[in-house]
Amino acid sequence: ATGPGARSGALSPGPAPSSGVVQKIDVNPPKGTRDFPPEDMRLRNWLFNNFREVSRLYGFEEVDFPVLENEALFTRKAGEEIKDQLYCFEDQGKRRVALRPELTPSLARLVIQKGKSVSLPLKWFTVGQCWRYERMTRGRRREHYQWNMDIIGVPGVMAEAELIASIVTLFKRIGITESDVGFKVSSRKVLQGVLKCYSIPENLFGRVCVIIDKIEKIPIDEIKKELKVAGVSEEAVQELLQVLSIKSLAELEERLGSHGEAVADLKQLFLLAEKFGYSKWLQFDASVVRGLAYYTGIVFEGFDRERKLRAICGGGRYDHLFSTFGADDIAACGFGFGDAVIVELLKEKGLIPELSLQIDNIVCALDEDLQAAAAMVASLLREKGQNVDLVLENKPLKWVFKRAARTNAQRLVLVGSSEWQRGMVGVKILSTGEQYTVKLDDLK
Ligand SMILES: Nc1ccc(Br)nc1
Repeated sequence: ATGPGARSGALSPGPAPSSGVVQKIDVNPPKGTRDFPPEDMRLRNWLFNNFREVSRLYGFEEVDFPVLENEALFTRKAGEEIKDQLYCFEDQGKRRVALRPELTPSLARLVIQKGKSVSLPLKWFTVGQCWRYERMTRGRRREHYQWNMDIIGVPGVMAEAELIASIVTLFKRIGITESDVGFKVSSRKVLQGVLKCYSIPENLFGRVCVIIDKIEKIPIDEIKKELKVAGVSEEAVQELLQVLSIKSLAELEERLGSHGEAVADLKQLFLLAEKFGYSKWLQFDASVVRGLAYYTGIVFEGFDRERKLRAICGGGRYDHLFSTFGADDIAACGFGFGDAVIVELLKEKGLIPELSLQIDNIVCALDEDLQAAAAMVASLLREKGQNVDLVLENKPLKWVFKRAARTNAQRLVLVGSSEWQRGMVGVKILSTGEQYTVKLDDLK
């Protein structure tokens, strides 16, 4: 199946039009999306295997959901960017569906679906691709993979402390230290207190937080204007901005008193961080609100201390998400950790690991009629758990040696007729050049 100019074996896009000339397909992936050729896939697998190993260490169970969800899962009315950029469409059954922009709503849906058949607390994790339809003017990606860990059914901040501990464990595993990265921590209960004080209706809470999350991204006058449009009085806006500039937990306690939930939660979290041994990673930062409407309590984000990159990860408590889906509320918290910013950080720090292809054996028949014999040798080695790159065509030895060098093969197993007659094969250790013949039964 070859079209003009295509490599033999390359897929041609279909039957040639009457002109006989085949239009070459665009071989790039859709705008804003990535392919993962072998080298990139090895790095991705290395990162995701670390995500999974940390999740296992923390006793979390892996779950998964469809990348395509009912659009209604994400149509929150809080002015979130995630909603504006929803990759949604009407399918052939006239259903409104969307490529998920995040994983938490799917997780909440599954928890509700499971209902009483699961016992709390649930500790679930997943690694999944998330999508946004970003106007390409900004040339940003339209997909990324996120590692999510969620604890469902634990109201106390031990849950948030455990989640942050798991991220610290991940960072340490990949060579990132507290001098590279920190966590900004705050609580939305700080803002909630202000809004209550100015009798701003509860249903505006998510929307106000989403606006305030943009405080470092758009001019302050725009923030004030959006808050005003949302129905927040000038006075309340002033007080909100004041509170967001509080520089320490001590100052917060001074301002709000030590009996409010926000101060109590944050003090408890910093105490637990001390006990977990990662307090050097944390700092209180009243300006952290995160951009998702459903957070209700502690919120946190991982940032690079050189301030060159966007947030590495982020999360928080979301105690009322379930009721927005018509179910009884369950206390919950979780985080998302993307696969892109962390790789940028690892590159910055020179921490991208060397991940070469590991081939134990290249098995090669020295002439055409020994192909089946070579296949037998390959199977024998594979049954012993060794991987084999079996030469599948009649190739000159020069070609085999070149491939062995490129694939970093450990040894060459050569099936030649005279040796094969005596039930033996030739072996060449490529690192030392040592070569010998060995009985097939003794090949290990
Ligand atoms: N939510 C979301 C989805 C996809 C990308 Br890229 N970034 C954020």
